[in-house]
Amino acid sequence: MARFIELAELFEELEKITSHKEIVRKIAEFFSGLKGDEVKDSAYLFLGSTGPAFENITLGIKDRLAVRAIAGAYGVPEGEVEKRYARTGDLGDVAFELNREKEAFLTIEDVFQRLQQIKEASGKGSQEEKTGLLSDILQKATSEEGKYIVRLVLGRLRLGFGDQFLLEAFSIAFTGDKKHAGKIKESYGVCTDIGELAKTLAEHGARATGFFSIKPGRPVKSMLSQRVESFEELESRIQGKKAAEEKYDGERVQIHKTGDEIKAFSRRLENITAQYPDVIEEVRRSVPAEEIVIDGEIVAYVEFEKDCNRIEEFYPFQNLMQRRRKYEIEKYREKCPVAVFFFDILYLNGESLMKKPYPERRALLEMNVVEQGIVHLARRIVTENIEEIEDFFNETVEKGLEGIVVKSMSSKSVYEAGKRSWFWFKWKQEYSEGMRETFDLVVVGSYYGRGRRKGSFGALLCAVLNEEEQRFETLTKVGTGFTEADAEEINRLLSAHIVSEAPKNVSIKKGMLPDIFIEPAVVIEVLGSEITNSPGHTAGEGTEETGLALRFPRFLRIRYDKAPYDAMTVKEVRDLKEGV
Ligand SMILES: Nc1ncnc2c1ncn2[C@@H]1O[C@H](COP(=O)(O)OP(=O)(O)OP(=O)(O)O)[C@@H](O)[C@H]1O
Repeated sequence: MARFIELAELFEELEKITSHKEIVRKIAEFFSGLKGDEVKDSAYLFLGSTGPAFENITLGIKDRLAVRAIAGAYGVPEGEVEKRYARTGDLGDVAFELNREKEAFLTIEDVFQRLQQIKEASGKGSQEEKTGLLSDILQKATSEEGKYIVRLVLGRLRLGFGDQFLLEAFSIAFTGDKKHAGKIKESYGVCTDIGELAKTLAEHGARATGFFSIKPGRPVKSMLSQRVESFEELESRIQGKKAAEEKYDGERVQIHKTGDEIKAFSRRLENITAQYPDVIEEVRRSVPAEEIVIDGEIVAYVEFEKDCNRIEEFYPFQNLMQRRRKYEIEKYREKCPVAVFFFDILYLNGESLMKKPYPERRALLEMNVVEQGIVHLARRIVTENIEEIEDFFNETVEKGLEGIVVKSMSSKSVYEAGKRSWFWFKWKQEYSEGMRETFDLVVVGSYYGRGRRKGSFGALLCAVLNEEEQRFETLTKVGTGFTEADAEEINRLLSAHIVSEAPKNVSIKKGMLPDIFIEPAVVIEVLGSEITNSPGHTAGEGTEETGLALRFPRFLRIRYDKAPYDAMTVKEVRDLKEGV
């Protein structure tokens, strides 16, 4: 049985290492020594979690309870813990300081099970129970162990790397060769439970990459689209017959139905069932299949009759974000009515449909979804004629939609989970009008505001993802376009991610250092006009190339639906600059 101290010491070591290769090698070495459930549990722990993203993984311990637990464990007043917390800014470090020397004996299983117990304590008296459970394990833990137990409990492990490093390490640990990393990453698109993925790979080696299949209750990563610059390009990308579908600007949703149970998952794989009771009720009426997984978009939408005409109105994405709440769901259900437009089917009664071509999937979708109430199918035309697609696009934009998604009808057009696929192309109004580009960027720092903006941020330092290095590199400073409400919401979101120095996976030039460092967590959409070379930023910087910078950026909206690793990549910025 592996001891937890080995994991804690490795975490400590990894915090100091910056080399991608070295981090992966160390993780691989660790996983090769694990057996049975330890593999699964450690995979979650490395991502600072106790289970897959699509399950409820919050432990329900905030700072206040952790302070109480630490004080109880080490027999000091809560005021003392708070004083030290104010100085170090990290309750894990406080636990480390207050602990006394002891022998390490906890196993990974001991700690994992205790975290589960903390998570599961619910109802009356659960706060005391959670505090007691944490306090008790801290008493048994060594200083290093205590530090990481506290960080794990608070969801602040912050090792400075994401799941991609772990997948690369699995390739070395479980198949003996890094060459299977690509296949493992593909498998992760289908089996999004990292623990289950790790365990299966540990048991079966490289062969396991052929084992994974979609199953109801476990969301797959969404298939994404490429963009085209012109209708001519569209013609060359998809020859012959193609389908043009309306592109709805809302929240991506994957609905999983097994018997009476219906769950909705977001593009980030979070369970969003509770936010959309209206969608769930309508799906129950309109989708009779026993077991089914369908993919679509929820939009803020109303439909009504006027002078015997059916009028439909689509509202901007921002309206829909009012539905992102834990409380007052019924009130906002009235305030912000929605509809769902389904465009794909991935699973039906025991059979995965992901390898079937799109025309077959669409036919099955039509057979299994009854359009009624707020349940719709994505409207589309199927044609070989590019002028017809142009007309369809114009009608779509006229209706207030942002554009179309053109889909291949070829026999190879499978559902590619987690990929920006060459079977789907988006064409938006803003491209056709030569409007400026939009960029989804990760906030990595903020600068103090002055004058009217005093007390808030003056500008945000934003970065793109360097995919090879899995590192965030700065591209621009965004200081305009924020309403007061935007600024307030951004301050609220960022406050949970303030760190004392630049995280290891963020690269910032000395002259660009922000007043406050933010760990990569919040993605914003920014309108920008020109990409230039700039020695001030690190995006795409190499030994021979200067960094890239985005000029005249303007904030558009928060991308709640995107995780930092879904942000725009350096390559995408470079392609835009070079007009590829
Ligand atoms: N008919 C449709 N078919 C496929 N995707 C659609 C459709 N209508 C709306 N969408 C949405 O459009 C997105 C496709 O755009 P893309 O994959 O580039 O995502 P993105 O990076 O979020 O870009 P965007 O900012 O354009 O939404 C899908 O993720 C989906 O949520």
